Amino acid sequence: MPVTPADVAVGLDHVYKTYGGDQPVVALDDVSAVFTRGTATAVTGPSGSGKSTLLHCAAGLDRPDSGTVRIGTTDLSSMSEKRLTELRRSRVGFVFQAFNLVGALDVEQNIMLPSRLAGRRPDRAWVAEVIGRVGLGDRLRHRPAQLSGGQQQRVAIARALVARPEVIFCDEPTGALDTRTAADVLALLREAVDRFGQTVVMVTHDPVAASCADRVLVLADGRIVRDMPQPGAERIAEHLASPARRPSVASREG
Ligand SMILES: Nc1ncnc2c1ncn2[C@@H]1O[C@H](COP(=O)(O)OP(=O)(O)OP(=O)(O)O)[C@@H](O)[C@H]1O
Repeated sequence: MPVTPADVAVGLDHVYKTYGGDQPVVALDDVSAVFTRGTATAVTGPSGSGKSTLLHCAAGLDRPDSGTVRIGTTDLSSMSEKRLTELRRSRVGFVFQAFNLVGALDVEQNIMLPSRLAGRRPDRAWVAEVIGRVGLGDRLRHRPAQLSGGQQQRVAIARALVARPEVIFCDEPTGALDTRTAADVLALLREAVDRFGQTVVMVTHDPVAASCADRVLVLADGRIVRDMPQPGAERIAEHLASPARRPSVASREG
């Protein structure tokens, strides 16, 4: 079925990004991709292939050198920093290890912050369910500095789920978690997609996490070299293990 503009949650069109210096590095080399509403996409590939750069450009945290990025029908290219900040606050959620929780606020206040800033009152039952599912019920009065890395990650996930933004961008969402908590977190992200029609874009090295997505994009040298609908974890692991077998142009697989 053709994708209509209304189906587009995030769209990248011919995006280039080079990091400067004497020997410039091309981090994104003509990347075009559409992330449709109500789907989860995993972006994977070897270290240095451009995954984080893609995520940062798609989320409006970084600007491409050329090409366009849209969230829904909003073109980010010409937006001022102020409007970009507003857009990120109101329409986008982040689960980034380096995306800071607010140190002066406790866990519950951090989780509720985006909704408060947007003037929304989230459904109490859903808040309680999210807090329970990420296993933070006994940590609500703790400050981020009193939590482990994995617990901080779970606060970030709860924060993104409670506010129900259109798009949730995740950078290694299961990276700091034990297997069981990782499975819970992936189930929650899946629910955000299936129950609430949110869109998830997640960068991950973990084939198991990637296999929970509807679609897996593989990057190599700043280009999308594979576009695979629902591959199993084994196939994803194969592609990660043998990037040398990649074709020169992206192939869409059925
Ligand atoms: N701020 C920067 N300055 C210079 N080069 C950068 C910068 N950020 C990224 N790069 C380079 O751009 C390329 C893509 O980096 P990026 O972080 O997007 O890759 P990645 O696939 O996310 O890697 P990893 O899996 O190791 O996190 C790499 O060669 C990296 O060294």
